[in-house]
This record gives sequence, structure tokens and C-alpha cells, in this order.
Amino acid sequence: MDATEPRVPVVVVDDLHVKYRVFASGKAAGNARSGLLNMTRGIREVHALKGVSFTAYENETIGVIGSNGSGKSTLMRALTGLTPPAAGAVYARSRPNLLGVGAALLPNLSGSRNIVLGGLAMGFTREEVETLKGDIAAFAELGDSIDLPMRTYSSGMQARLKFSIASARSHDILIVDEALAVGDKRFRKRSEARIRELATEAGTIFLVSHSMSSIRDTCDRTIWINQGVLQMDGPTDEVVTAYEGVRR
Ligand SMILES: Nc1ncnc2c1ncn2[C@@H]1O[C@H](COP(=O)(O)OP(=O)(O)OP(=O)(O)O)[C@@H](O)[C@H]1O
Repeated sequence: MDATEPRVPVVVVDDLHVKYRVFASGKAAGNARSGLLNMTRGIREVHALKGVSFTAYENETIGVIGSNGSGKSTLMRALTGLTPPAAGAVYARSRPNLLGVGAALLPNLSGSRNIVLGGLAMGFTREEVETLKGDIAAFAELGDSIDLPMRTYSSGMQARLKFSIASARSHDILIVDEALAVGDKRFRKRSEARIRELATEAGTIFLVSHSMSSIRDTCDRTIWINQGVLQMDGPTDEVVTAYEGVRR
């Protein structure tokens, strides 16, 4: 992109807080006189995101990293609107899509039938699905297995098919959560290339991953979430190097 071109903001996250309320197994305090149980003692609050702020721009591919339980998935669910903020806000140009068609696929149907089903579930018309069917099957590289029921596929084969269906459509704002961790190395390289292609075709991509090589190969910018706080936000190389430094 030309450095003099004004950057178009696509997602603005403003001082976002997310809290979960969970019932912890503990001693519920009894109130002898009323006979009612005081359950409040058993409710624990997890403050999963504590004031996260950043702006994502058009055509950026942003890596999201952090250790287990740091708040990455919570942040992504908040972007899609699935998890409501306790405070702060998320503003987005259009609704961010989570890459995935998992729920729509049926194990007893063949790969080809699932391509049609998954395509329709993603909002393609019948004609569009018919046109794209061949490309989706070719990208998945499942050979003759494409005519076998999906329940006979290995988890890697299923992941390939899901990725191929989900990435057939370009999205304005796309969230890819660990989808690349499955599949073999060659497929991972091809899916990374496909993600870069989607980023140029359309808008903005968030890639959540524990694979630093995927993040380095795919993202120009990376945000690091640590215990619910935005620890660092900047060029991928700098952020990943700092992250790997503290994990050593
Ligand atoms: N539905 C939920 N109810 C209660 N607590 C939750 C819920 N989902 C997540 N949490 C808590 O919120 C915190 C952040 O979890 P989150 O799943 O966002 O982390 P993450 O960075 O995506 O982790 P991972 O790398 O393991 O996928 C954790 O402490 C987790 O236990």
C-alpha cells in the first residue's frame, strides 16, 4: 500500500472488558432463618479482558498470540458480537466472520455433498455453489475420497475440506482461529497463501495461532494478549521475538 494513502479503520476496539460469571463449586452459605441458600458465594467472576484497545485497518492481516487462557478467543468472540462487553465497546464496519462451517457439515454425506451444503450455509446461491464446487474440491486435494462419506475422513482431511469451503468466499473481516494447526505442512503452506490472497481481495484478517511460523509467514502486524491485557501491538517480527523471549 502507498504510504501516503490514508488508512481506513475497519475495527475499533475501545477499552474492552469482558467478564465471565461462573458457578464455582464451593460451600454455599446457608441462611438459617430464611432457609434460603446464598448462592452468591459460589459465583466466581473471571475478568478475561481488562481494557483492550486497538484499531485494525483495511488490508491488514493481524496475528493474535498469547499463552493458553490469555484471552485470545474471548477477544475474537467479542469482535463477532457473540460475547457482550462488560465495559468498553467494539465498533466494526461490518460483522466479522469466524472462519468455519463445521456445524453445517454432516458426517454421513460425501465430501461433495458437504461442499454444496456448506456453501449454501455460508450464503452462496445454488448456482454459485455449482460453479465453485470444482475449485473447492480441488483445493481440498482429497482425490477420489471426495465421494466417500465424511465420517471416513481423518481429522486432517476433514480440516482441509472445512477450510476449503470456508475460504471460498472473501470476507470483509475474517477471523481464523487455529484453523491452520491441523492438516499437514504442505496444506498449511497452501492455506496460509490462501489467507494472504483473501486479505488482498477483501478486508482485514485476524489469525489466532500458537504457531509462530504461521504468524510470521502470514501476518504483517501482531497483537500479544497476556492475562487479558494487550501486552504489545506492532510489526510481527518485533512482537513475536519479544513473546518468544519471555517464553524461553
Ligand atoms: N465460557 C467461559 N466461562 C467462564 N470462563 C471462561 C469462558 N471462556 C473462557 N473463560 C476464561 O477466560 C480466560 C480467557 O480464555 P480464552 O479462551 O479467551 O483464552 P485463549 O487465549 O483463547 O486460550 P487458548 O490459547 O488456550 O485457546 C480464561 O481464564 C478462561 O478460563
